[in-house]
Amino acid sequence: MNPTNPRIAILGSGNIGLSLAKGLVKAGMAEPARITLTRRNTAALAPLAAAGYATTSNNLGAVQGADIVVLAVLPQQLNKLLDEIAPAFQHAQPLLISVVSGVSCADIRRHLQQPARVVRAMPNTAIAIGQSMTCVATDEAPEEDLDLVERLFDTVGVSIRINEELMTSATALCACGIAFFLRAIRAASQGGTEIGFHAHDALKMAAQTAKGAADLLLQLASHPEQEIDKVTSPKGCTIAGLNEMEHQGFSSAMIKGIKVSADKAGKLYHEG
Ligand SMILES: NC(=O)C1=CN([C@@H]2O[C@H](COP(=O)(O)OP(=O)(O)OC[C@H]3O[C@@H](n4cnc5c(N)ncnc54)[C@H](OP(=O)(O)O)[C@@H]3O)[C@@H](O)[C@H]2O)C=CC1
Ligand SMILES: O=C(O)[C@@H]1CCC=N1
Repeated sequence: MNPTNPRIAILGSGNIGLSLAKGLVKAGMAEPARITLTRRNTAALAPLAAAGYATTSNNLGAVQGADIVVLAVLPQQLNKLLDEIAPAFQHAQPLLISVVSGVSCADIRRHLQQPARVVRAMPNTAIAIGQSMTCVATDEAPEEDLDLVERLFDTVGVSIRINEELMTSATALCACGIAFFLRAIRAASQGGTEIGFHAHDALKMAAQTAKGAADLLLQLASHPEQEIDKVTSPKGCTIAGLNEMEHQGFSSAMIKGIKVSADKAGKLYHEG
């Protein structure tokens, strides 16, 4: 494999598969021509083909030419896909990166009936703009594979290694988390409209405020409550609003939602 310019096959080019492809190209990690995108409905990939990506519905063919194979179908679609590509592993050992929620490295090897090198990665859709939080894990892939996957995802955001048993938790907190924070921003913008701003202004103001809040934590390595204390003037309007939100269950709703999400992520493969 050429480590600086590997041939990559993304099997299952839906929301996250395409976000990954675009992020890798944007980061200069791969040229479109080195990335093969697969899905059954290839007509939906026509704009990507026009942009220079290789597109096909032939998963086995895509794997046969690849150094790195990304599994990016739904958990319920994975076994059929693995059946299709299993023959390729009799002749070659491409690195398998699975972003599929709730499916372990061992599950994948068991279904392939091959001793494949499998690393799991849990990115989020911000990968398309190089801002993913990606968790990576494996059970028995060699250190150099894990290293390579980390370096790959570091080019499209921030990555951390975690124990594989925490991957469903990572799914809820980081992958689903994009939706949770987006809904929070949307709700803030709706509040903004109710107090006087046009919707497009309210959304821009809410999004930039959320970005500033996240950057306070990331850039200052600060704690949320430390930063909250700086905003809440005594007898002021921030503490009044914040306490009302807490009376209505704000933190509790987020915590409970994340727990339900993690529980569901763990059941997707086996329960469908
Ligand atoms: N969306 C997200 O933010 C994240 C998702 N994930 C995980 O990534 C996986 C994909 O999720 P998501 O992108 O949301 O789902 P999508 O439904 O958007 O993408 C799945 C894609 O797989 C294609 N597909 C299905 N079967 C096959 C097959 N046999 N061969 C080739 N392609 C196939 C589908 O297209 P077609 O029907 O045309 O074949 C579809 O485009 C899931 O396992 C999810 O848990 C992980 C992190 C974040
Ligand atoms: O909703 C889902 O099941 C997938 C997994 C993480 C993000 N999207």
